[in-house]
Amino acid sequence: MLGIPGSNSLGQVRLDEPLLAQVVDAVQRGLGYAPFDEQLRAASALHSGYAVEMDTGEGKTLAGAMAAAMLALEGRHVHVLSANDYLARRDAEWMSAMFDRLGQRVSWIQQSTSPEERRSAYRADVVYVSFSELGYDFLRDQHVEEMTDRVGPRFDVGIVDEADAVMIDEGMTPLVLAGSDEAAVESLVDATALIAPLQQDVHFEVDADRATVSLTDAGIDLIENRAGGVNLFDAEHIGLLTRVNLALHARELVQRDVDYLVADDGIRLINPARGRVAQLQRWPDGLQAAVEAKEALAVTPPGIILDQITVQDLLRRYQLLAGMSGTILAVADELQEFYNLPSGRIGRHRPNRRLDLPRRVYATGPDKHAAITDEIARRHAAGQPVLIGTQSVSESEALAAQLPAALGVRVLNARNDAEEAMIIARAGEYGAVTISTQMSGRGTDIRLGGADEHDRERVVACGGLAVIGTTPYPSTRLDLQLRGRAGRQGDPGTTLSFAAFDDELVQTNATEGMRRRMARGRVEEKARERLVRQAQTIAESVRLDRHRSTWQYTRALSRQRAKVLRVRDEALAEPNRTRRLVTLFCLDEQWQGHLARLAEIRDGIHLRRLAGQNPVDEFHRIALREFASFFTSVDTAVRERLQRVGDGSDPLAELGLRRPSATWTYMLRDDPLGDAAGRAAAEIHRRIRGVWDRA
Ligand SMILES: Nc1ncnc2c1ncn2[C@@H]1O[C@H](COP(=O)(O)OP(=O)(O)OP(=O)(O)O)[C@@H](O)[C@H]1O
Repeated sequence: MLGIPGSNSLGQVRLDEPLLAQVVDAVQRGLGYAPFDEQLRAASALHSGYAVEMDTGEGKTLAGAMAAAMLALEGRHVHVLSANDYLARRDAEWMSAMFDRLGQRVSWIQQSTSPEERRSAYRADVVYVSFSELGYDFLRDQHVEEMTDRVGPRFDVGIVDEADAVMIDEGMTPLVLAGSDEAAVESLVDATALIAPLQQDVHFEVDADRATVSLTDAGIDLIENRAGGVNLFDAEHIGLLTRVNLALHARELVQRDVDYLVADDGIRLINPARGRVAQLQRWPDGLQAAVEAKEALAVTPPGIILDQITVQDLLRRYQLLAGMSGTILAVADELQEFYNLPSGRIGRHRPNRRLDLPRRVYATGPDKHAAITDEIARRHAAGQPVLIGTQSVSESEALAAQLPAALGVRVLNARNDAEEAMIIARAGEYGAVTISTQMSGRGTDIRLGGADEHDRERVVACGGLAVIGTTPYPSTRLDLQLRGRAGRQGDPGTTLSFAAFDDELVQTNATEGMRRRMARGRVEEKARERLVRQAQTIAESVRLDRHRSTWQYTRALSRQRAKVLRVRDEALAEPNRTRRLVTLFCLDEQWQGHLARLAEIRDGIHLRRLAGQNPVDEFHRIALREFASFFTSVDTAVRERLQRVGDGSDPLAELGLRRPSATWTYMLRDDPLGDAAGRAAAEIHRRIRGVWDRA
């Protein structure tokens, strides 16, 4: 039994001595060192299906690999879900020395891995793959026309690295598989030109949460005049109204270098939870095109959603789920609620020598920035390496521009995982100043005195790494993750964090009462910290509320998908090719239509609240009703089409049907269009702030 003081529930976990002994032997022979006791406990807890909290640098990579090896010895098939492609490959290669000794095959998958290589990789005993690659493989597998085209990930055991980021921060962002529909190409360039003279607070208003933008009467008049005296609300101009709204949303609410980068003549989305470029992803339809038009780039055709799946839905397919991260306990309740995953903490191998200084809260941004630059310069002058965590790429770049060139500042700009890993690995060098967003370069060890620790003594004498958080993150857990980069494995280190009343987090989440106190000025130090903490707590409740509601909405869909997939699998096994292709086409077509209808219904559903109905119940009722005739409609379409088709080699072409010419994938933002769902979210926000004000 594991007797871990202060741990959550890990006391229940058994150490399977004979199994561990085999793996420990393979570690020693393969890697040349012995696992620490803490790693044995962590591996055992993962093997038993726990989410395990272990501080940064305590050796989670090895603990996860040992758990995978134990499970593979028992005949299980394991996926280790890495935070990104770079880490998937690095960890698989690093740990292969251990797996080899056990006669186990380990593989990894990256975005560039071909379908044949994926098929082979998924047959290994242990597969290292990022969550999104796995999700897209699953989605693409549901759309093949031949059984042999599947790459076939098997959902037996999933061990999730950075579990809180994947399961909680991204837990409500569905992965989407989309196809382009050339027929629907519609330029947003005109709408972008039409809105050029529009001014905020005269022609349009942006709400306090910056979730929605809406035209005023004056704005509508101006657009109607510029469009040649049309009525925007006539049925024939409703498309123009939509495009105008999209163009305005793209201009006012979607920010370059915060939400996206422009690179290689295209838009690269920044994943909001990670502050990183999201590969091969785009915003839903119109918004992508609107942002492209705003940046005067070539506008790509909008797409249709072929399928989508949430993180929860996908992870719940595993027979056994486990996870690890430096920050788990703060989300223990959510992991239990959404994933049935119990959590616990494993203590440090060596005592913590890190010094966490209290947060410094300033009345204004400029005061805060002056204090931050002073602090960086002072510590740099003393030779102490400094790592600064910002909110966004643009903040990183702005801060770097303010600092004297002599500091030799290195900026991680969310463009490339491998490059970032190289930069961050050097963040512990004597006098280094490194600026990064919160998630950038995570998973890479910061050793004092450089990657090879050649200068360790000198850096230890300066107090080790100093980590500075420039702005509070939307949860204390994210602040903790940043701090965790200092003081690894008993190293000395210091963390400092800053905030200002005009920080976006504080402004967005402040209640009326808080605003009044801040406006009065002269708030004493303790009270300032309380205000920031309160804003963070409110942001956390809002996120939890949204997570819960997203989960409730997607449940109906996930049950329906399971039914459709069963039928699709049967159709895929059909030997008669014409019947198979037509049936698959009709099933997929019906499913896409169903998804689109439900999305529309969901967008409007919050209005039911006004009619005194519970929107989630109402949504489920409608979803069931819409689905009732699903298979009958498919049957009818199949029968009708089979009657019309001959026995040529390409039945779909004969019927004038075409599968999407290209597919791509993206993660759906929570409320990307500031649409009805966004307004509903804003409502939740207001409600929660109200509760706080009354409390
Ligand atoms: N048992 C061990 N003996 C010696 N060194 C070890 C042991 N286990 C891990 N290490 C070393 O500790 C370092 C940190 O390991 P690792 O990167 O797995 O930490 P981590 O917990 O994943 O950190 P992060 O939270 O940054 O991802 C690595 O350089 C690794 O080689």
